[in-house]
Amino acid sequence: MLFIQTYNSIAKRGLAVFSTECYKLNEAEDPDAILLRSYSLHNVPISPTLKAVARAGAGVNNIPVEKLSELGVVVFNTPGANANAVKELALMSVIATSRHFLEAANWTKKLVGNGEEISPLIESGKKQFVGTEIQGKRLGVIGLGAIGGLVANDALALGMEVMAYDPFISVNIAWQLSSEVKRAESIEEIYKNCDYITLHVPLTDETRGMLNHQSFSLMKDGVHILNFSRGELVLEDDLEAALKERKIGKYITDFPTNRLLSLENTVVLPHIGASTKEAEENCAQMAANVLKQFLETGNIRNSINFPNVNMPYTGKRRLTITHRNIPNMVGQITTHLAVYHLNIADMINRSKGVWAYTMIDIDNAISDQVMNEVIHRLKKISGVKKVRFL
Ligand SMILES: NC(=O)c1ccc[n+]([C@@H]2O[C@H](COP(=O)([O-])OP(=O)(O)OC[C@H]3O[C@@H](n4cnc5c(N)ncnc54)[C@H](O)[C@@H]3O)[C@@H](O)[C@H]2O)c1
Ligand SMILES: O=C(O)CC[C@@H](O)C(=O)O
Repeated sequence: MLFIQTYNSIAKRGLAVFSTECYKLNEAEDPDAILLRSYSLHNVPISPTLKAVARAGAGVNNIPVEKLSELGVVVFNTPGANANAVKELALMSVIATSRHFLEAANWTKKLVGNGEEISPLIESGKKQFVGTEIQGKRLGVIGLGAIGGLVANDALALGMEVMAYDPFISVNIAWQLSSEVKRAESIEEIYKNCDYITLHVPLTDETRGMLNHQSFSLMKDGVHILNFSRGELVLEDDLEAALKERKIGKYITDFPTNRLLSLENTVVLPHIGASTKEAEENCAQMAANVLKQFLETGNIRNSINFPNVNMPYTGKRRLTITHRNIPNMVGQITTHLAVYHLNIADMINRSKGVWAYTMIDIDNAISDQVMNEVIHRLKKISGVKKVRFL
């Protein structure tokens, strides 16, 4: 029996992946795996039974990835599964804020009760909502991943000029990107030249506070900034000052804070970038599937801390080991197997940064006692984190 702990509201289609007698959801204090969305795991005690965490979504700043890696716990996310939802909301916001959509709709509602007068009232009042068209304006996309790539391509289709900055762009996204997207050599090029700037980078130690007084000072007057990534990418003190002096025309974000809610020229949404039926189902299903595959076969797909590994599962006894990426690990592991005359049928060893993963299929029948002894020995190897027999 495997125990899965879920946090947040996970779409039924994802939970259904675990609807077999091998799994129990939310019934154990010491789960084998966690499936979550934005819930913060930073202060949650980690049980020694925990083998994997799957984030139904893209951002993993709510997960203590380093701490989990040290414990040999594999962390997954769902690349691209909610990208279309965020793209649609971001592009909608570019148009909506340029046309004073919210203000105009709210003003019109207040005309209720004016009967025949409504028509003349709107014709005289609409001059306060004269907007700008986005066609021909320049959008700066910072971060050309799953979301940024879609935003860039579709903004072109809406008639915008697009300039983008991503020093770590993946080959996959580069292939999908229109050749009309202008490559910015530096982030300052985006700041200086764009009418709209949209952030699509993860929150990391490097990106935290990336928009601040210095970056605002380089921007065009009245620039619209969209932040559907994470609130902490923007320094709030500096943002408030830039909004007050009208340096920033509009700040549109999915990450409310008390201060932002009271500031003029902000549009603050309740973290709904990924809140579509389609995105919620995609994320939940993808996260649940990678978790199930890992728990049952040891194969890893879409992990952010351990390498992708795929070895056909034949049902033979399989040994999986998460460990540090250091020399002679495979040699040490196989030496211990040889003590018990265990014959290796197949084997894979891959690394990702400082972490590595080894899977070994064993030909022999193995008793529980031998399995326990092997696990005990392997865990004593310096750098070995978690050992499982499947
Ligand atoms: N509002 C929401 O509900 C919602 C939904 C999905 C994602 N997000 C946020 O959006 C972020 C991006 O999502 P994604 O699916 O596009 O992720 P992604 O991993 O596909 O793309 C992120 C991109 O940012 C780039 N990048 C990293 N550091 C950079 C830097 N300093 N400068 C420029 N580019 C940099 C990476 O190279 C990558 O291409 C997530 O990390 C998450 O925080 C929010
Ligand atoms: O789960 C959500 O609704 C938000 C997810 C989003 O922030 C993400 O990083 O993918």
